[in-house]
Amino acid sequence: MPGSSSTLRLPTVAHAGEFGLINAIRSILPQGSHVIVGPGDDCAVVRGQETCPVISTDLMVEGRHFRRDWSPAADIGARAAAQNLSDVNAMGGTATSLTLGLALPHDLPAAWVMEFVRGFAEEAGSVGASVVGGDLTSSDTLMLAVTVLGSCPAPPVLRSGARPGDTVAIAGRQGWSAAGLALLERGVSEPQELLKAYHRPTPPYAAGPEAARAGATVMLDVSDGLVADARHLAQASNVVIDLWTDELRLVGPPASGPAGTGVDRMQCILSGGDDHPLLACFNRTAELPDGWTQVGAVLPADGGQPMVTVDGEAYDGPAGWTHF
Ligand SMILES: Nc1ncnc2c1ncn2[C@@H]1O[C@H](COP(=O)(O)OP(=O)(O)OP(=O)(O)O)[C@@H](O)[C@H]1O
Ligand SMILES: Cc1ncc(C[n+]2csc(CCOP(=O)(O)O)c2C)c(N)n1
Ligand SMILES: [Mg+2]
Repeated sequence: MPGSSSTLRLPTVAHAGEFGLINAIRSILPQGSHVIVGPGDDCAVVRGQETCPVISTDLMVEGRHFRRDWSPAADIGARAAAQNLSDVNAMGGTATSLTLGLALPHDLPAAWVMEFVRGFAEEAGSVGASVVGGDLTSSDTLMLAVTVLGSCPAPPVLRSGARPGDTVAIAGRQGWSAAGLALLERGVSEPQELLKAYHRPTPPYAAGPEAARAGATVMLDVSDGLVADARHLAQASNVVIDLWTDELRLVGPPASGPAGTGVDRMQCILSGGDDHPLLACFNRTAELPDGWTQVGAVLPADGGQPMVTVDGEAYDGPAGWTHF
C-alpha cells in the first residue's frame, strides 16, 4: 500500500488519484479490536455490542460549517468527528465506529486531506472509536458526510420524558465556540482560548453515559443553539423549560473574553452552537453527576404552548442556527 508520506508530497488530490488517496488514508487509520473488516472492502464489519446499537449521520459543507482559511485541516477533521461523537453521547451512548465520506475539489492539496483525516481519527481515537470506512468523490464544493455507530443503554435517553419539577442541567461549555466564531467574523484573533473553542470543541464525552446511569429523563447535545435545542426538549416533552442566566454564565465564556469586541456574551450562550455540551433533565431529588450544573427547571405547559423561557420570561431573541 503506498504510504501517506508519498501522497503528502503530491500537490493535489487529482495528482494522488482516488485509490492513491484511499490507500494513503487507510494507512493512517488505526483499527480497534472490535473491527473485523476495516476500510477496503464493500462494507466494514464490526463486532456487535450487547447493548442497543445507535447510529447518526451529519453533513458538513465548506463555507457553511467550516472555512479552510479560518481553521487548520486537522481541526476541521476533529470538529467533524466531535459533532458526530457528540450525538451518540447525547443518547447516553459510546461511539465505536465512524465512516467518512469526502467530496473533494480537484485542486485540493493532498496534504490537506491527510491532515484532515489525522485530526478526524485523533478525535475518534479519544473515545476509542475507529474510522472503519468511507467514500470519496470529486465536487466543486468541499463536503463531508460522517456516519457514527455506537451503543447505548436500554432504554436510551430521549428528547421526550422531561417532567414538571425536573432540574435542567448542562455538562460542558456553552457559548465559547460562538464567541470564537463571532471574533473570526470580525477578523479579531484574540483571545486565543475562544478561537480554540471554535476550532476544537471539547464535548464532555464521559457525561452522556454518566447522566444515563444517573437517571436523566431527557438529553440532547447543543449543536444549533441552546434555546433552539432546548425547544426540542420542551416540544418533545410538552413542558416549559425555564433557563436561568445567572447559572448559565458559569458555563459560558469568561466575561473578559469577548469584552470590548462587540460580541454579546449572553447572546453567545443562549443562541450559540458548536460547543456540543449536553443539556439534560433530572428528577429534582437526584444528585447531579460530577460536571453537571443546574441551569434551569422544567415547568408545566399548563394547557399552553411548550416553550423555552429565560429567567421566567418569554424569549423571542436569537435562539440558534437554522439552515433554511
Ligand atoms: N434527510 C433526513 N432524512 C431522515 N431523517 C432526517 C433527515 N434529516 C434529519 N433527520 C432527522 O431529524 C432529526 C433532527 O436532525 P438534526 O440534524 O437537526 O439533528 P440534531 O442532533 O438536532 O442536530 P445535529 O445534526 O447538529 O447534531 C434527527 O433524528 C435526524 O435523524
Ligand atoms: C464558517 C462557519 N460559519 C458558521 C458556523 C456556525 N454553524 C454553522 S451550521 C451550525 C449548526 C449545526 O449544523 P448542523 O445542524 O448542520 O449540524 C452552526 C452553529 C460555523 N460553525 N462555521
Ligand atoms: Mg444532536
